[in-house]
Amino acid sequence: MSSVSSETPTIPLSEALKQTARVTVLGAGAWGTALARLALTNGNQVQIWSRRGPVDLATAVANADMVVSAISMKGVSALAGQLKASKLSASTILVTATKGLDPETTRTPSKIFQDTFPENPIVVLSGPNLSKEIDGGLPAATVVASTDLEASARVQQVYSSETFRIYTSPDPVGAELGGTLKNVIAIAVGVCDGLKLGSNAKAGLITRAIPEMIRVGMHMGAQMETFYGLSGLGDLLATCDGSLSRNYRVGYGLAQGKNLDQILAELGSTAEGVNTTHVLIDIANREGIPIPIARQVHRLLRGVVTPQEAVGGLMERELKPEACDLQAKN
Ligand SMILES: NC(=O)C1=CN([C@@H]2O[C@H](COP(=O)(O)OP(=O)(O)OC[C@H]3O[C@@H](n4cnc5c(N)ncnc54)[C@H](O)[C@@H]3O)[C@@H](O)[C@H]2O)C=CC1
Ligand SMILES: O=C(CO)COP(=O)(O)O
Repeated sequence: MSSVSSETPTIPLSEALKQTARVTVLGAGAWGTALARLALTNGNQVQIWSRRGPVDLATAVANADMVVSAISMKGVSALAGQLKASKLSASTILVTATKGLDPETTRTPSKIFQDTFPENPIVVLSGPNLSKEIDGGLPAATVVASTDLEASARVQQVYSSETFRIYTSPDPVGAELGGTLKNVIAIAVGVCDGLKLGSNAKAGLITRAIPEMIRVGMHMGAQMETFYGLSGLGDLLATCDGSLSRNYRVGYGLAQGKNLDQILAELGSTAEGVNTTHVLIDIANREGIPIPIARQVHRLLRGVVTPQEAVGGLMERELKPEACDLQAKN
């Protein structure tokens, strides 16, 4: 387990507030707009690019010290290709804030950026960050994770403020997967609340989700302890808390008997957990990873079971000890 030592660099917030950068945010949706506003409030020079906006991508990123990608998963792979064509400087830090998995390749966004830009520092930003609360100026904490410690420290300094507290981590895969996998669990918890199954059931579901997330994470190269931090447990708690989460609302709607297309149309914005569930099942089938909660969410999303049958499917499995092998195979 990596721990904070006396060697870990720290910096007073007042010093961090003096550090500014030229930041380009890609994506003008809920999260991109919130991240652009946070950077602007800190005195950075900020540009926001959107695929339907007036500025072309190459111009938007030309002089950026930092490019922050906050678009939906479905656009990440194509965007990385477009960025490559825009001849990004090798010193530009690429920050990814998307929480999803690529349906074609099962890669995470940071892996896509790393494969496309092997020379650039890649940083994952992930944590319990419901954009509506951040837009309302409420305090929040998050994680910036990278194997390039200098780059994550730079992002920490540029984004930290009195209302946005940022921790660094050396585990980008773990930070990214925490934020991604919790969306699947948020759908399950939305179902649990929609069916009014009570606090015991909800606590049981959230707690049992943690070893499930860790099993997937460890197969994909993440560190176990990251899942007990802000980007894992922290984001799980925020997203499973209620209606500010779109993924939770998907589950809640399904429990009320609405169909998925209707729910997604009503949401009008991205609920990544739906796509993530499908990709996760592909990964689990390929690697033999037991993911019982995600499997029931998958069956429910495909209309193979009713919400009540999904609950039964979880409760009626074979009996086992609580502490089970986190690297178990099916
Ligand atoms: N809203 C939130 O509270 C948070 C969202 N996230 C994550 O951030 C990502 C974006 O979420 P939101 O901004 O909330 O969604 P949104 O639905 O509000 O916006 C999505 C954005 O992605 C852009 N986009 C979609 N496909 C694209 C493509 N092919 N090329 C370029 N741009 C494309 C859209 O134009 C839009 O600007 C998701 O992965 C989400 O899980 C992460 C933390 C908090
Ligand atoms: O990731 C989020 C909060 O950290 C946003 O959750 P939803 O995408 O479910 O709204």
